[in-house]
Amino acid sequence: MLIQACVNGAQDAAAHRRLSTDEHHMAIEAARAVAAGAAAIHVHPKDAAGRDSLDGADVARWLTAVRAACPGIPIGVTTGAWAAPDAESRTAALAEWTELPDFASVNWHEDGADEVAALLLSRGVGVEAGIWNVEGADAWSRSAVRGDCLRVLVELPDMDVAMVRNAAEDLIARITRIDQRMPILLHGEERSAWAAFDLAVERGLDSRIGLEDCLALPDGGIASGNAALVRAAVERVPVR
Ligand SMILES: C[C@H](N)CC(=O)CC(=O)O
Repeated sequence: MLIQACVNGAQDAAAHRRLSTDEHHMAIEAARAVAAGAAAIHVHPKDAAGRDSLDGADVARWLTAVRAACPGIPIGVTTGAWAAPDAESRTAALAEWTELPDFASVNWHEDGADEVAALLLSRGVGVEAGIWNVEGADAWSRSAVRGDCLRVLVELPDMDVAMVRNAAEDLIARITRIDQRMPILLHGEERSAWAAFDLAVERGLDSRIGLEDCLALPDGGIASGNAALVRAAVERVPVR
């Protein structure tokens, strides 16, 4: 089972003392997560104002820092539309990237997802298809580049724990009907994070955890940082 650490996300850096808009600080967090058992990193590069950024210089700065701290570990970044809302500006930014991530997530319900993914693939960057909802699954099912994706991310929003299984199973069934061989990484957010992680373990899927998705450990206490979240995740995977 792949455990990916999502070390910062679009979270406000004030939300936790281990979150920062500084790439060197987050690179240390990434290295700690790897030492705790994470085998891949998902990171959101930031601009000088601390906002998620797709700008080539910001992406290069962050990738260089995280790679130096985590040698040999695949590093992925976001392409979320909140960083560059129109599809043209997003593809224009990606075309200028000089330092390339190993993979990038593409949210398939967003305008221009096909174009963003095709550009990434043409540059040798792996594509994680972010499926948040039925609309995203339907759009991905029609995509010409669907079969070239590295994996699908089934991404549950914050929701009551009791709703997690049905919501996840519905999206997983849709993805599997479209392509039964596509690897799936299931994860949640806030209240759904640990329930989604446990369901991923049960289903033999990949998953992720980190300060992007939740600040709290399974017992509800605030985690000391990304490494503590990853350690808790590793402990929930039965040794086979
Ligand atoms: C739902 C996730 N917080 C969004 C995410 O992790 C994917 C991305 O960066 O585009």
